[in-house]
Amino acid sequence: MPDALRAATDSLARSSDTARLDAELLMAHALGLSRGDMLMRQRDLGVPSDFAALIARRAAGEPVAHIIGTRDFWTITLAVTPDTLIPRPDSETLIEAAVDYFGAQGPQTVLDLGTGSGALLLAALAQWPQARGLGIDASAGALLVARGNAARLDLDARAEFRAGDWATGVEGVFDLLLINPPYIGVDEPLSGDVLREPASALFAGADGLDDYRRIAPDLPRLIAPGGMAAIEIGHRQGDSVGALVAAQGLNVAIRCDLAGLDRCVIATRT
Ligand SMILES: C[S@@+](CC[C@H](N)C(=O)[O-])C[C@H]1O[C@@H](n2cnc3c(N)ncnc32)[C@H](O)[C@@H]1O
Repeated sequence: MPDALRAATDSLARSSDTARLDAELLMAHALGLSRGDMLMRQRDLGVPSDFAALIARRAAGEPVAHIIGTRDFWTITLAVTPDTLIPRPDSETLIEAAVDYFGAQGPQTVLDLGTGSGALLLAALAQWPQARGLGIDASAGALLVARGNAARLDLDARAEFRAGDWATGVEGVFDLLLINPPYIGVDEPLSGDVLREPASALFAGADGLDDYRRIAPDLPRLIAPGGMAAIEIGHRQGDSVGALVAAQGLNVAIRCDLAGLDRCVIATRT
């Protein structure tokens, strides 16, 4: 089996930046094991018959998360489909920011705008057992996936998912807002897995800022006193999104991801 993993890694290296990890995840999936168990037992295990077919799908450009149907995010595992963005490690920056801000006590109420698979809301509810939350998305397909994830994670009693256009019609205030809107400019060149993801989760006008412009005016009425909003940004958007949010009379700070790139605008009330 180590030889099969090596050969699969070599064949994926031409098309994937994460060839070794891809091969390991697909091998673990074919064996019905966690990646950790597969790696520990690899010398004793045979190569499953469908492994080559899985590697061929990956080599043809299908994302690993679509092949195996799941993606790990923060402390949870989420189902994902072509209707949802595949949750990114970069987006965990928003949860880290909330953990730093609220500590163990956590928020009571959470609003996730553009919830997709439910990744951000469900990660927050898994983190803080007393919290309840609302996830909004314009995509009916994504909402189906999010509701399924909430049920599988046994978080559905505390999570509501609703179809909507950003915060239109959302009433009340929330301790924590988690917002990861589309932020890619329509002419930006893209390659790799992202080409298999829904355009409605990715693109936001010529400069990638259209959805921030729509969301920002609602922030002051949605953030509870003492609360905060964590808004994901592209790494060159800190100044422009920060200015949009500051123009609403909110305090603004920028938080970086693990690569040291601007990744999140933090908004709090003055
Ligand atoms: C970048 S994805 C984020 C998904 C998820 N929150 C995550 O971090 O993995 C953006 C999401 O916003 C949703 N969206 C796009 N336009 C929207 C709108 N006008 N109102 C609500 N959601 C919208 C998309 O369907 C997509 O699920």
